[in-house]
Amino acid sequence: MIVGLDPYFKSIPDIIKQKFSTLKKQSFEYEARVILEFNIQVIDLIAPHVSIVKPQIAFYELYGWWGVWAYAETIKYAKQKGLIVIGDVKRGDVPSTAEAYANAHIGEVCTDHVAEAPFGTDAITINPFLGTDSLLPFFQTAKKYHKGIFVLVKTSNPDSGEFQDLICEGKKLHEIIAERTYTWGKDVLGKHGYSAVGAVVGATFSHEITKLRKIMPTAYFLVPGYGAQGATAKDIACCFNPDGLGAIINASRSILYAYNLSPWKEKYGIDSWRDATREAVVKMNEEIRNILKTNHGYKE
Ligand SMILES: O=c1ccn([C@@H]2O[C@H](COP(=O)(O)O)[C@@H](O)[C@H]2O)c(=O)[nH]1
Repeated sequence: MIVGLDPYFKSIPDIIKQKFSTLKKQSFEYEARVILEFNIQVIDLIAPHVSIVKPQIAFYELYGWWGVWAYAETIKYAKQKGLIVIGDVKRGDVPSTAEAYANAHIGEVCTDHVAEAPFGTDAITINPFLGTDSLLPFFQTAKKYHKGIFVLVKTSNPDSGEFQDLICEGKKLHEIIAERTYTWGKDVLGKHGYSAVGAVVGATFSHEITKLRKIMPTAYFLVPGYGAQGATAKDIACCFNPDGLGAIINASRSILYAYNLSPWKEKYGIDSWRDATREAVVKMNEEIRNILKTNHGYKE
């Protein structure tokens, strides 16, 4: 399971905001410091239960360079806690620019003095719309620095089919992207047979997933859409290979702001947001485990 670190400022409990109230009038520093503190508390809570977090960079860029500072510090803290960090950055551009994006997020930059990793995430999401040459710099950088890539194959938003389901040469466009993703990842298989090039596959389109699993047997699936977007444990069963491996399921809002959702809303409320988040993580893990037991013969 992955917890998405998507800080919706309005939903961050006041008890955290109060710690920084003297900064309130200063541009974006206040928001950035609140966000970082919230993330630190969330990471401390969830670290015993999950091994991956996925900060979505949009929620940090929203607060300018202070927000980007909070993004970088969040990554640093999560890594110190032993978590794997996937940067949800959805990059993609002409090759020369793609190389800069790749070095920024999963590579290094050589300054006059030393080589430094600006963000140092373990993996990122990328957008294949510009074609193979736009993606090669990401694959090459990932290979060089032993990092991971997740290609957007079939996204979870309601209109994802508008382009991704168009038929080309008798196949849906996202199926063709899946075939390419499998090919791009073929020469970077790890010791367990999975590739460093994975795929983003939305849980909200579970009817498409069985086919995608067959097209990309060696790709890790990063699966958003669980919880706030309506997908449930039933929808994600087909994301896993028959041996019960190969998929990591993300939830962001339904975990971070569980205090605002039933049944935790009634039980805890905002002052006990930590208990609500902890219980929501435990429950989601349990739901995934049960699905694996039922469908894939998973044994503990
Ligand atoms: O197809 C996609 C690709 C990425 N996302 C991202 O995942 C999280 C989902 O958040 P929830 O609060 O659990 O809905 C968010 O960061 C999206 O940008 C996605 O939803 N679908």
